[in-house]
Amino acid sequence: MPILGQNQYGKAENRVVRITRDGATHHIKDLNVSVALSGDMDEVHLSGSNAHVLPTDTTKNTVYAFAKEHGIESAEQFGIHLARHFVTSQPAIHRARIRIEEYSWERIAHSGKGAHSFVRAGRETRLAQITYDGSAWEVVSGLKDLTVMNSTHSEFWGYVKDRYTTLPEAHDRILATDVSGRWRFNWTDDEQPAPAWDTSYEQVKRHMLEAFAETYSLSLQQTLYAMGARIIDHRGEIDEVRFSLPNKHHFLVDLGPFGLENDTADGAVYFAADRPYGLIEATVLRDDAEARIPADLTNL
Ligand SMILES: O=c1[nH]c(=O)c2[nH]c(=O)[nH]c2[nH]1
Repeated sequence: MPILGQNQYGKAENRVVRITRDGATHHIKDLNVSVALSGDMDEVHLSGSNAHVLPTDTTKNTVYAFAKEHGIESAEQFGIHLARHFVTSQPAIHRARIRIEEYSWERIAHSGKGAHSFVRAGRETRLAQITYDGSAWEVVSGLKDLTVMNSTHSEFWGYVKDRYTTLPEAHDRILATDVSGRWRFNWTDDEQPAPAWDTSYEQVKRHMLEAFAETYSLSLQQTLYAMGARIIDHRGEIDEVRFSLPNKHHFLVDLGPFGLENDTADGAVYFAADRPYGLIEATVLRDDAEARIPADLTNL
């Protein structure tokens, strides 16, 4: 008989919005929460008995009920609360993985009739993945779609040249990317105090942006390492960082046919290509830490 391999189930992409009121000033939490549970689930696959199955519909209801009853302090804290609930309340469920995307909203009006108008902040999406097996926690936070650009202080030269190489060496180029990053906390144990999730997120983002801005770049690979190393050096709660950085190429347009010189001096005109793009990916680890974030971040 064929063997049943790894399996998990739950409700994916529960969109939950919670509004808190502070007098006339409102606050929004806007999450996309995916639940994946695993445990003693052989029978439902093999014989069709649902005796161990907490319906995915119930996992959806739990997300909404927890948002109401317990609030959403941070994505990580909310995920921890849910994961603990599924693993400790259901004997057949041994592992819970909660993935959360968080969308941010900016206030339009601070005064007047009430601060209840918002515009979706078009910057990055915040990410969190919480995994619990009844004894150890793994929390990986992250972000995606954080678009950044350096308009100079980027070069790329001295690379291998073979018979197919046509790329001209660049001593002054644009460096642009959409940052997708994940970082793993070394907090695993309920007995230890959990990190301050929101502060940690803001500080990690600050360090990665400062490293991007301040690194005089000889390659996107070098910039990536500098971003990860800055986080590891400054944030003791984090042991591992992984980035996936598309190199959003900007090519100087050849305007020679029109009698126009176009170099990187003032007024340079570029073609912003959307594809293909170089894709630079790497993990930066604390000394002795284990690499646990998957190589392909689309799998996280
Ligand atoms: O920063 C870069 N790294 C590369 O590996 C590479 N390859 C390439 O064609 N352009 C670039 N830029």
